[in-house]
Parts: sequence; structure tokens; C-alpha cells
Amino acid sequence: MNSRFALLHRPLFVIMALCISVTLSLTSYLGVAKPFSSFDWIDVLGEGGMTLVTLFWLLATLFSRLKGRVTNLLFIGLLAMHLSMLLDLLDEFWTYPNSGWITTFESIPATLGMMVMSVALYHWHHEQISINDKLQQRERFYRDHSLTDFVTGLYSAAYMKQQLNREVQLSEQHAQPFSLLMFDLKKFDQLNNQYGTRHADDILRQVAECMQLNCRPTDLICRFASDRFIVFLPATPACTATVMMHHLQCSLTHTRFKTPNETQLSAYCSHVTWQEGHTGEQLIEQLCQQLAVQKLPNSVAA
Ligand SMILES: Nc1nc2c(ncn2[C@@H]2O[C@H](COP(=O)(O)OP(=O)(O)OP(=O)(O)O)[C@@H](O)[C@H]2O)c(=O)[nH]1
Repeated sequence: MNSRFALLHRPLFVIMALCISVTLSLTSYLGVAKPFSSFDWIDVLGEGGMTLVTLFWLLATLFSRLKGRVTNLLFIGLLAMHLSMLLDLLDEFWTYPNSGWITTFESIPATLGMMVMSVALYHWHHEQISINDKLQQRERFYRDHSLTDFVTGLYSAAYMKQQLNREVQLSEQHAQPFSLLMFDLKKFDQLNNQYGTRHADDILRQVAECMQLNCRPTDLICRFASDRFIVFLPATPACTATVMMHHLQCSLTHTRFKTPNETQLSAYCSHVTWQEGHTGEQLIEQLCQQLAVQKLPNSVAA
């Protein structure tokens, strides 16, 4: 509930107060008080409870909804039900010798109120569908433009490319080399077929964790494509990059990944170190070419 919403509904609060005051005044003006001994306390309790609950629903609606058609319909329906309950409660305390129509009338607002409420709920349902649609569109927008990979939580390829281009510019100014590693899991397709996508996704997540554990805090790991990862090693010369690549490759090979059976993985890997004049795309192209060579049937790595 939000008190700021209530400020939007000042006219509805006035209407509610007016209707309740008129009902109370009318019944006390037309009615004759019943003797205390004839009060039926069980009825008072039951009808009083319903009167309070409908009043609470009314207030909750005004404190939690914005202005609009659904709010107005809910207000009308709930107010009519509340007035019916109030009249029902009041005739526990008053009799109406010359105005029996009040007792006849008391159940009509409830019926009308319920009909209006039904219409309000129908429109509320449609309102909710359209809100959900908008939320889904927004969620898709953020997911599409997200900088992280949905499955592994690693950085996305788009983010890596952004960082790479920035780093190429910086390196050109400061002539400081950086390196990139690329890993491609071997026969991941078979794991997908053997264990199904859910378990294969789990493996990708565990691979991501394994790489994070074995990289330095300054390194940036991204999931480049399906079972392909890139590690960006800032301020790292070629010799250190080679050591890091073998270290990561060994870590992947020696880890037992949790699946229905424990699975061991191996990966093709390549590395490249920035040299003056190279663009980010060229570096990635070189990494991919090295992997393609390893995948050739006659290659040792294959
Ligand atoms: N579970 C899961 N599988 C994916 C995802 N993205 C791509 N894949 C699957 O990953 C597999 C990659 O297949 P390939 O590129 O042939 O790789 P591979 O089987 O490892 O082949 P080699 O690299 O030559 O050993 C395909 O079966 C894709 O459907 C994903 O997000 N989750």
C-alpha cells in the first residue's frame, strides 16, 4: 500500500465518507432504537465483521491502485457492498416502524455491488495481461542487451568485443601488450545428446566456475559462442599467456564435472598476443583460425 496513491483518490474518499454519513444519519433519523436486551450479539459480530472487512477492502483499493477505470469499478462495487453490510448491521440496533423499505432495500446494493465487482475483475484481468506483456517485453530487451551470458553468468561476447576494442586503443597509446586465450570444449555435442540440454548447461556452468577459479582477478572471461570461451589477459605478454593457457587446459582436463556420471572434458585452445596495428576482430579471427587448424582430422590436437 502506498499513501501517495490515496492522494490521487481524494474525490472517492469524499464520496465514501458522504455515503456512509448519509446511511448512518438516515437510519438513526428514521429508526427507533431497539432495547439493549434484544440485541442479537452473534448477528452483530458476524455483520459487524463483514462491514469492517468491506471497509478494509475499500481502503486497501484506494491505497494501492492508481486512478483508472478498474479502480473506479472496484470502488463502486465495494462501496455498494459495504453500504449493504452497514445497513444490515444497523438493523440490529434500530427498527424502522414507518420505513420498512430500508430493510427491503438493504440487500439490493450488495447484489449490484457484486455485479459491478465482476465487471471490475474482468477488466482487472485484462489490465494484468497487458502489464505482464509489457514486463516481458522489457525483460527481453534487457536480456538481449545484457552484458552477461544467460547460462554461465560469464560476460557475453558483445561485452568482450567492446572491452577488446577499448583495450586495443589503450594499447596503441601505451604500447602495452595484452593477450587472449580461446577454449573450445571437445565433443560437447555428444554430451548434449548423452545427458540432455539441462545437464549440458550445468557442465557449461561448471566449466565457467573452473575457469574463474584458475584465472587472475584482473582477467576477463566470456562465453564467446556455444561451447567456446575467451579469456582476456590484460598487460600479459605471450610467454605468460602460454603458461596460463596450459594451466587452464590442465585444470579443465583434471576436473571431474558433475553429471549423472562424472564427466571429464578436454578442450582445444589457442592464444594470441596483441601487436601494433592489430584490431580486435583480427585477434579473434586468429584465435578461431588456430582452433580450426587443431580440429582438422590429421591434426595432433584433434
Ligand atoms: N546445453 C547447451 N548446448 C548448447 C548451447 N549452445 C550451443 N549448444 C550446443 O553445443 C554443441 C556444439 O557443437 P559443436 O560446435 O559441434 O561442438 P563439439 O561437439 O564440441 O565439436 P568439436 O568442438 O569439434 O569437438 C551443439 O550441439 C549445440 O547445440 C547451450 O547454451 N546449452
